[in-house]
Amino acid sequence: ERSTSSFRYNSYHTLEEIYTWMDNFVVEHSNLVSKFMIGQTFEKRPIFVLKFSTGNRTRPAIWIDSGIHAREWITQATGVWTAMKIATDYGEEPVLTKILNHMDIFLEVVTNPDGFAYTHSMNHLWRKNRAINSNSTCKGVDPNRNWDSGFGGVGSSSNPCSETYHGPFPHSEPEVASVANFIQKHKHFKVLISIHSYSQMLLYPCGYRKEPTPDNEELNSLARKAVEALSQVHGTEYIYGRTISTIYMANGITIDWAYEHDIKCSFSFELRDTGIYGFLLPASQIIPTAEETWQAILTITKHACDN
Ligand SMILES: O=C(O)[C@H](Cc1ccccc1)CC(O)(O)C[N+](=O)[O-]
Ligand SMILES: [Zn+2]
Repeated sequence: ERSTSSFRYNSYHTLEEIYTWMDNFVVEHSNLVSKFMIGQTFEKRPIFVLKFSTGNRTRPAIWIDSGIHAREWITQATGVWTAMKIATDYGEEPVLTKILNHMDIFLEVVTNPDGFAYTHSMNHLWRKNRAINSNSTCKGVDPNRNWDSGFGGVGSSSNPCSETYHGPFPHSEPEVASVANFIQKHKHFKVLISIHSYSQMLLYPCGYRKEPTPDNEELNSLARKAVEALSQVHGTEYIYGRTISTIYMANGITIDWAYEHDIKCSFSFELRDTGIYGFLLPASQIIPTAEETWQAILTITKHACDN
């Protein structure tokens, strides 16, 4: 493939197809987008991040990751469409243009490459990474339980065979450590959005403590505005709130770590649907899901840019 023009955004793709698309996409939008490697996975695959920037020095930044859980295919597909949308709309759409004139956007489309490759080759419903766990025949650590935030309590498992195995210690997994190190080195992230599926929810801290954060009012009203903007597009209904009281108790999760590292606007999406198809969401819903999600993302990033 030499160009993104033949890439079907309304289809699911393999890791190789997405990585090829990424290279063509960067070439076609080289004035706005660059690609760099933030690390390697357990199986030594490269971990890539797309950077959208109109400036030439460090600016306040927005982080978006999709595909931390391998089987949540609608999220990597939404990440690809979102990248194309940003490149298409910059200079045309006023809200995005203002954001990109003041902030950088970092987008990690495939956050768990080993697991994603495994969902295509062996088991569509694989969730974790593909780490070999010592003294167990079970593989994989849950990258959304491995972060250094409330690590290892109720809301994750110490059993390597569990879907929510937290790993031997915080940031033990390269897929997590690469992102954590990058964000800590950059120091200027204002927004973090970590995209999951499914349930149609917009979640914000905390997952491992029942006490609301000091920013609860602001995050709650921003979440309300974001899900309202989302539902305007295709009528999709989301619920929203603190992770612990909206979905369940979870520790070692991305958005709690981000919030505790001064990224106030940290949210997790649970995309479509509510269980009819679940992780096997038909490809016909990729673009509608991405379009509505984008309106919520714009709402969140606009708020951060204006405050
Ligand atoms: O358990 C998870 O990590 C997510 C729920 C979630 C998502 C973000 C932050 C805390 C919890 C649920 C899911 O997206 O992984 C779907 N699932 O349970 O497979
Ligand atoms: Zn998930």
